[in-house]
Amino acid sequence: MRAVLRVGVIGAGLIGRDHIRRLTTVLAGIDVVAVADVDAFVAAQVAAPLGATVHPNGLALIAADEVDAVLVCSWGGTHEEYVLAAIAAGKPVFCEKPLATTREACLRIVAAEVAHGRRLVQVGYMRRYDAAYRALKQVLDSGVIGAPLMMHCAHRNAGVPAFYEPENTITDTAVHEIDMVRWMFGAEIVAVRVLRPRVSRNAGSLPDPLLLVLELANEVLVDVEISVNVRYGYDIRGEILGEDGTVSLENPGLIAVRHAGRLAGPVPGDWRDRFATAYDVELREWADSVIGGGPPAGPGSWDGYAAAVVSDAAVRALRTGDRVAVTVDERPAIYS
Ligand SMILES: NC(=O)C1=CN([C@@H]2O[C@H](COP(=O)(O)OP(=O)(O)OC[C@H]3O[C@@H](n4cnc5c(N)ncnc54)[C@H](O)[C@@H]3O)[C@@H](O)[C@H]2O)C=CC1
Ligand SMILES: O=C1[C@@H](O)[C@H](O)[C@@H](O)[C@H](O)[C@H]1O
Repeated sequence: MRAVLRVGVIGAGLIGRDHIRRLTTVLAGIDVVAVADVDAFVAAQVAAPLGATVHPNGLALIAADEVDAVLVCSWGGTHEEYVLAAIAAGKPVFCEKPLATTREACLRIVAAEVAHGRRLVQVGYMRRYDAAYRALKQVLDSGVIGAPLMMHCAHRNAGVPAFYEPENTITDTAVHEIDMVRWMFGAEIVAVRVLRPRVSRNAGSLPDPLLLVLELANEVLVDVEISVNVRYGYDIRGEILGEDGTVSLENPGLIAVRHAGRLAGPVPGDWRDRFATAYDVELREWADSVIGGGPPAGPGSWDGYAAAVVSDAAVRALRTGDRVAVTVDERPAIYS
């Protein structure tokens, strides 16, 4: 692989643009040489200051000789086609979450990668790169709080895009906790329930908030509050209860203001603020693995598939109110 990694980006929306900014201004040794978006105006606007080529569609970008590796940042329903094309072209691909929107689509990606014989895919589950989540895991793994019993999580968005349907609260939002929990506890989720409290007056047509209850194979129970219209900011919480103590994420704000008898501090506006450094580390490590010619070090197709299996079950639980059991296929050897 060349010393400068030449990346093509498909999808120049919010996260596509944010990733292009970090690839070109924060991280060294990476050029964004190609951009594609179904909105040709957006693609041209983003590509121009980079001197990047605008391709008529994502498939043309993947096929281009000048593109060493691909970033897929378009909507979830489009990921499968692009990831499969990148695998067919033998090019490393970083795909924003979710890997694909159904279990079946993820399995097709896993099958293609297994047939190719080498891991090429990384999925954008950036919480695994967040300093606070990493510190939480370090304490858990050290044994200092004893054996884990439960975890309480909250995932609150100030608001979400207009395209959100009820299932997006699971497939686009709760999917982060689904992946984080598998990584944090090193155990699969075996069943899921979704409880629906009174609907928020800010909810629009969404079932909001929701409470997910995830049962893990090691008997740890995790509850996840999903609120996608809290208005006040982006608020990510987590606390693990162990037999001998607890460990929790603290307010990530850098300052606290004490004034006139009150204590106040900033709440991040959205995921770009809260996870900025995690995305930087995630893409640095991904680019280094590609430049080094090795498999991606981060979550791969199998993790994307495992998260989608739980998402599918949670969407069913949301619709029916049932406790839905989760079964994962046998893990192919290239993911062990
Ligand atoms: N890891 C994280 O924290 C985050 C991940 N995401 C994920 O990133 C992806 C994009 O999300 P946003 O940037 O928020 O959406 P967005 O709507 O701001 O941008 C998506 C872009 O993709 C383009 N697009 C749609 N279909 C396309 C296709 N077939 N080919 C090429 N371009 C296409 C759209 O025109 C748009 O410019 C989603 O999968 C989302 O779940 C988004 C936000 C944060
Ligand atoms: O991935 C993300 C968005 O797509 C999603 O809409 C938000 O709910 C998440 O907090 C954010 O991290």
